[in-house]
Amino acid sequence: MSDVARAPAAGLRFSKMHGAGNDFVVLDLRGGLAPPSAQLCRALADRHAGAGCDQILTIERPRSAQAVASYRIWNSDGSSSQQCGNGARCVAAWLVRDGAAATTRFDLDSPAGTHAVEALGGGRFRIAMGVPDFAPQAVPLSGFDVAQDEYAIDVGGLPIRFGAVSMGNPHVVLEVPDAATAAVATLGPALQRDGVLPQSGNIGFAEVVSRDRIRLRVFERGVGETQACGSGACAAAAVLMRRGRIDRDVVVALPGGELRIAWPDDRAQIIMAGPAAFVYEGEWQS
Ligand SMILES: N[C@H](CCC[C@H](N)C(=O)O)C(=O)O
Repeated sequence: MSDVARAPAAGLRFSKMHGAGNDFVVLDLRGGLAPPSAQLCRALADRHAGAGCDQILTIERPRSAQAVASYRIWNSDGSSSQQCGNGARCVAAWLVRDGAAATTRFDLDSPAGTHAVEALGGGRFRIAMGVPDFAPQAVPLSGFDVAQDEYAIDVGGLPIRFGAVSMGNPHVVLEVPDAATAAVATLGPALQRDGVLPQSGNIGFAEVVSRDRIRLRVFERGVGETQACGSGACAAAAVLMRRGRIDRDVVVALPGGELRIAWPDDRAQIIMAGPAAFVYEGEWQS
């Protein structure tokens, strides 16, 4: 087999999937196709002239000895990310249907590390999403050297208090009294553009409903507000659990569906469980 990867051409086959309404175009690159260019990502993601999606996920050969495959993530604007929780569940479902993951438990490699996967049946998957990293240098946050439970900055003259954590990708979490009326569309992009986030970030707006339930909306990096954000659900839960605001096993209710997040203690991996669904199979004509 030629080791010169062939650029994707017309006829590229893809799967359309979603995880709690966060939707994806899934490309199988294990046969040697080159990763999609930023231009092709934008074309595939276009909701009028393309298939329409929040992210493009590529399924590739494993990077670690124990994984059955690896995946990479591109946002609809063509930027890449190190993690995608809803995408991980969809890749897991895709591999089980493909027969590449014959068992109910297997490992998957993401750019952020290796993840234990458990197929729960009924289209639901549990994924070990790694240990949340609160170090400002990991998020990254600029202007802060020591991890804080709550940071305070001014954004456009507005005092903002937030938590920040890396899930492999950058997350900022604001606790709000009512997620439904939170200023997601204005404060989300304003925070992404602020110098405190040198690599931008996924901005979560979390409402504590009870000790075992939060409502969350996320203005995602490279996309805007999505119906759900799996790594964002982990980030919001981790920030609020560390503050003692919620218990260590919660339901995160997002506009597109619910995820279950458990984080037994600060040194453990955070565990996300939720749905993954196939929508249709397509062939790219452009
Ligand atoms: N927009 C994110 C990647 C996708 C994350 C999200 N869809 C998830 O389910 O975790 C970023 O640029 O870091």
